[in-house]
Amino acid sequence: MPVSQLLQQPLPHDPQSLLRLAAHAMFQALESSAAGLMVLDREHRIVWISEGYKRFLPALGFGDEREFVGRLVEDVVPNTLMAQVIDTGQPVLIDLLTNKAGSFLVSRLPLRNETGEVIGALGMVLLDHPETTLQPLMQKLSALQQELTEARRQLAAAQARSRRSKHTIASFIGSSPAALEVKRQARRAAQTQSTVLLLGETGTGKELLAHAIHAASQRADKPLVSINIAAVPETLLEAEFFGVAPGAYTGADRKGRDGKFKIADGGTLFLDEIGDMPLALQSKLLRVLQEQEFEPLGSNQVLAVDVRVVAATSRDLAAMVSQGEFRADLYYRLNVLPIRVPPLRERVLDMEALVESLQEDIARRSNLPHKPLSTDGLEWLAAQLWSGNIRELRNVLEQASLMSEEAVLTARSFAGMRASESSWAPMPPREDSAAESKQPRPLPETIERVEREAIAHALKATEGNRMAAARLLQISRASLYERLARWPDLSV
Ligand SMILES: Nc1ncnc2c1ncn2[C@@H]1O[C@H](COP(=O)(O)OP(=O)(O)OP(=O)(O)O)[C@@H](O)[C@H]1O
Repeated sequence: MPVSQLLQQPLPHDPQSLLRLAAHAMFQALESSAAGLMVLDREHRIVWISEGYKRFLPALGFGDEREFVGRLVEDVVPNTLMAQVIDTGQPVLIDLLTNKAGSFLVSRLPLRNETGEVIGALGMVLLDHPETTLQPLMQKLSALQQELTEARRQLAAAQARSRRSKHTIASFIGSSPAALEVKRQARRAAQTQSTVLLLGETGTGKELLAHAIHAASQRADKPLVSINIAAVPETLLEAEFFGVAPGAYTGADRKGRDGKFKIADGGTLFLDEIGDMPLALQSKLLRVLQEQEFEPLGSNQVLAVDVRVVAATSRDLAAMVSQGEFRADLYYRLNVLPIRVPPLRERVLDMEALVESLQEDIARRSNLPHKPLSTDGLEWLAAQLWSGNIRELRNVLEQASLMSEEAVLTARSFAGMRASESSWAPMPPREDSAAESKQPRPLPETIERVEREAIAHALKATEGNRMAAARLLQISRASLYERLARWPDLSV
């Protein structure tokens, strides 16, 4: 019945009849003003199109209604979401559909039988050429789309830049026999696909070498992804490695996210501080190394990846294996191509070249003039033990360039700046310890004193950096934190 006739009757009072009246009115209004309608069955097949819809057929590539009706909607209307509406039973009240026939403002409703089961769908083209009718809105949308495309492009470029290797093998400065041997091994490792294990004290250049090996490998144009295992809280490590499947968690991870293995696919994954890997995760890592596949958290789908792993540690992994702190099978799997990175004190011959290169870098970054080094300055530097290695050398040079008023750096410029071995010199005896030392003290008390002293030394040598101090002491971060909680005076 036409709406005009319906409205001549008094308005019904019960909600059911009111709703029916509204629905009727709405459909009639849509039918007369919509540019086209289509009805689909449960199998996504087009069963009927309105007169208005027929004029879109040529643009969709059809000359005749008979060729169009009966076809699956996804085969004949590009980008349509009609099939999804039938499959999910969820309407899409307003949407913009763009395909080869143009842009359309559309509405899609599921059709249900009396028991509520979806038996098809109704598609309405509310407006064609909305770019003219809805011009201000369309302009805004297209400006936003352009901005989004540009932002995505910039993000991808920035990610690619940050994942590109920062160093090459030539950046590893030094021509001493020890340095040349490291570079030879790094070049050889770069040519293989095997796992590489970089072993060396803190600050010896392990990270630099990991970048260099990636840059010299066939994977150079693929990502280099780094993860510092000691810096990630234990509870988050698994997700960091393997990612989280969508819907596995609520909150920020609801949409899921990729793990470092997935991001590094095709490239190299640098696992720094591998010795800090929790035992529970070690077996999972072993599986990825062996099978090159893993399951993201909360998913039972196996993802295959092609990732070369370069791992590094300053800890004695073999000793950790014998103490049951590191899995033997993982150790052997990682130890395929071990490269020992020598400490600075074993390659004093490189001191001059290193100082030269570090000073250039310091001058460039700080905009300070490059201060040459006198012979006695070089001798002073060469005589130090450098437990913080090249990182510590760099800090000392940086400090001296900033503090010294002279144009040349001499031994005097470094005076007062204690290189690490000075901090490692035995602590002066405590005032009361002379008397104490004559009397044997209970063992727990003595152990506690030695531990406190060692921790105090390590914190001093690393300028309070707890992670580095734990490494120097060859204990885990957790045991260092536990002791600092027991002796809070050491934290200051
Ligand atoms: N042979 C080298 N030539 C030039 N610079 C070097 C060399 N080795 C190390 N460096 C520089 O010293 C600093 C420390 O190096 P890097 O971070 O690679 O050491 P690391 O062994 O990974 O340390 P950690 O174990 O503490 O993480 C960096 O600034 C690095 O560029």
